[in-house]
Amino acid sequence: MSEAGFLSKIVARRDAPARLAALPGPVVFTNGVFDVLHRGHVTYLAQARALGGSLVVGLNTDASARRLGKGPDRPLNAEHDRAIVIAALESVSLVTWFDEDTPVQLLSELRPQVYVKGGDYDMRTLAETALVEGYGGRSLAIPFVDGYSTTTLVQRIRASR
Ligand SMILES: Nc1ncnc2c1ncn2[C@@H]1O[C@H](COP(=O)(O)OP(=O)(O)OP(=O)(O)O)[C@@H](O)[C@H]1O
Ligand SMILES: O=P(O)(O)O[C@@H]1O[C@H]([C@H](O)CO)[C@@H](O)[C@H](O)[C@@H]1O
Repeated sequence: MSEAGFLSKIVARRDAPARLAALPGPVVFTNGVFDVLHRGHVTYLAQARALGGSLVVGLNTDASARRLGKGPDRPLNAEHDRAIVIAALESVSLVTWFDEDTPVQLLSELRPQVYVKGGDYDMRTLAETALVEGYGGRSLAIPFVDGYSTTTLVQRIRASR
């Protein structure tokens, strides 16, 4: 796909419901920061996409990501740059952002059939799960790929300088 092709997967939040409605179902949704992409991310996104007909990714805005406390200089990549990298993946159908601390409000606007996170989350404890199961959707975790995280990658790069 040309750059112009994958850039069209990136949509403003207000336009996301209409774009999602045109995607093949069932629609799978996940969210996160995806600051520095790694093998764990791409494996997880491919498995998430395989659960349905389309995969929508909700990215934390920079302001939202900063509030997660991953580090004083995180995110290293700005929200538009993170969106472009995610949109370039074959597994991903649509990318948008959310500015809140959690994607719960965005999920209530999009109402995907399936909600997923990586195996570092206990899905039973998430407000996202309560919301999605409340309207008849499914919520599940994708197995964690051990040894891959942005934080450890950044630490290794810094230690090697
Ligand atoms: N190694 C991995 N295997 C499977 N899923 C993963 C892995 N790392 C992250 N994920 C999933 O990818 C999504 C985005 O995660 P996130 O951006 O927090 O990655 P991360 O590498 O853990 O970053 P950080 O170290 O900055 O917290 C989350 O849903 C998370 O569950
Ligand atoms: O990239 P992360 O840190 O895995 O993404 C976070 O996921 C949280 C999760 O959905 C539990 O609520 C979310 O609240 C947070 O805003 C990040 O997207």
